[in-house]
Amino acid sequence: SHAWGYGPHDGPEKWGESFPVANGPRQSPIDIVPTQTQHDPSLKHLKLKYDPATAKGILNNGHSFQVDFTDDDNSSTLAGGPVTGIYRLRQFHFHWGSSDDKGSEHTVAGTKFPCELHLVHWNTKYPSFGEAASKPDGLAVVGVFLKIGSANPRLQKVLDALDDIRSKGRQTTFTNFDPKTLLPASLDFWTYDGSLTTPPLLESVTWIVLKDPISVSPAQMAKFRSLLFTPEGEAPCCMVDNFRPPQPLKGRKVRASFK
Ligand SMILES: Oc1ccc(S)c(O)c1
Ligand SMILES: [Zn+2]
Repeated sequence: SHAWGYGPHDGPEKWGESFPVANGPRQSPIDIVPTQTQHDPSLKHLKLKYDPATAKGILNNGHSFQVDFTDDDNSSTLAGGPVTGIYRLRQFHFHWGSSDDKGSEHTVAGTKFPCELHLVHWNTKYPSFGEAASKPDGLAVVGVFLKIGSANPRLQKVLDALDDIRSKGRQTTFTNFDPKTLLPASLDFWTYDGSLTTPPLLESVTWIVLKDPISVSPAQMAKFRSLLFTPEGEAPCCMVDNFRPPQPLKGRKVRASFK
């Protein structure tokens, strides 16, 4: 089995043994260096249309927790920005640290944030998420940084659900939620071609990383860290530091939608 994790024996430094694409040409995350990005005036604005009724459930998958959406029609979609066509929202999840000085996957000129949100969308030119996930233009993931500041009321519904999914494999219903409420005021973004940041590390992601963070308080970060990597009945291991470090750029260009 491809059991992987974030520890010393199964973490990012070991993933290449089971997933050789870990050393591929378009791996994620990366360090975004603003002075080395290029403004591309041909980039369209990001068009996000989310229907709260498509929110379905929330699951602890043993690596993170994710909120899943029904994706059998175009009720919740992403278009514009760097992509062609329509991409459907599948799920969102987070990556975070054991302390406020780390946790994000992308970094900005070396700066780490305590947490990073990923909203995962798949290209409707393919019949399903599974099919799309193996295609070079199959997925579009919007990344949002979370920065320590005042408590963010938009996060509260998600954080309050975590008590019901503390252990790996736990899930519960999660309905009537609009992920647009988790986005910053500005949709200015950086974009580059990359991959999933977790195994199978598929090189199918058009990354759209928002420039502006949203806020999260230290107490709210503590709630993320109350989750467990482990299932009920096993010695509990806190779900923290579930982030992959930045990977080599290998000649890729990072474009900016803003000046
Ligand atoms: O389906 C997924 C897309 C992107 C990322 S970073 C995942 O962890 C899963
Ligand atoms: Zn992710």
